[in-house]
Amino acid sequence: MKNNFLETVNKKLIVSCQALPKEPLHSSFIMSRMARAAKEAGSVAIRCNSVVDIQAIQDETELPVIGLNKVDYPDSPVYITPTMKEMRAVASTGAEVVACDVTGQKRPHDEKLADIVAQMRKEFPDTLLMADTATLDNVREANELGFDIVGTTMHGYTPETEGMNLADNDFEYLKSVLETSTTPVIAEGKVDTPEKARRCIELGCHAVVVGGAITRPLEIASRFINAVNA
Ligand SMILES: CC(=O)N[C@H](C=O)[C@@H](O)[C@H](O)[C@H](O)COP(=O)(O)O
Repeated sequence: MKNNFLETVNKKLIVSCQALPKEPLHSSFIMSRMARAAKEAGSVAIRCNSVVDIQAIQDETELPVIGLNKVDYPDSPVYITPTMKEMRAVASTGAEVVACDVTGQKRPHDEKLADIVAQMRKEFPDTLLMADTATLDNVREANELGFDIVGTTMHGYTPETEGMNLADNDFEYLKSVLETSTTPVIAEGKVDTPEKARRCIELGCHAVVVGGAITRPLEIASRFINAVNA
C-alpha cells in the first residue's frame, strides 16, 4: 500500500530546501531551519537533497518529504538520484517520495531506469516515485515505467531544453505535460513568484514546488541587486 503523500499535497505548495556544497547555506542545520520556516508558513511537504538533510528536516518538521540525492558521476550527465545506490539510501530514510532523473540520458555504470524502478517496487513498495522530467517524451517514459508522479524539474536543464522556462507563453509546455501525463503532475523549476505558483495549480497541477525563490538567498539577493544596478 502506498503512503498518503498525494492526498496531503493536493493543490498545495511544497517548498524545496536545498543547498549544495558550493552554495553559501550548505548545512543540514540551516536547511532544517529553512524547512521549519516553510512549515510555519504553511508548506505541507518539503523537497530536499541528501540523506543528512532529509533526516535533519524530518527531525525538525515531521513533514513528509520528496527526497533526492544529487551525485555527479564521471560517466553520465544524470545527477538527481542517478543509481540504485542513491535511490535505496533516500528511500531508507523513510522519505514518502523518492525523486530521480527521467531525462532519457545515459545513467552511471549504464544502469537502466526500468531495472531501478522494478527493484524499488520490490524493496520499498510503500514509497512513491517521482520522475524529474524535461520533455514530453520523458513524461511518456515515466508513465510507461509506472512512476507515481511526474515533475517538470529538468525542463530547461538538459541540452535539448536549454534556455526554456516553464512559465514561457503562459506555461505552454506545462499545459502539454498535463495533457500527456496519465499520473499527477507536480510543477517544478523556476516558479519564482506567488502568481506563477497559483497559475500552476489553476492549470490543473496536483501541486507545485518552489525552491530558489524562497530558500536561496544568493539567488533572491541577486535579483534585487541586478534590478537596482540596471
Ligand atoms: C535542475 C535541478 O537540479 N533542480 C533541483 C532539483 O531538485 C533544485 O536545485 C531546484 O531548486 C528545484 O528543482 C526547485 O526549483 P527552483 O529552485 O527553480 O524553484
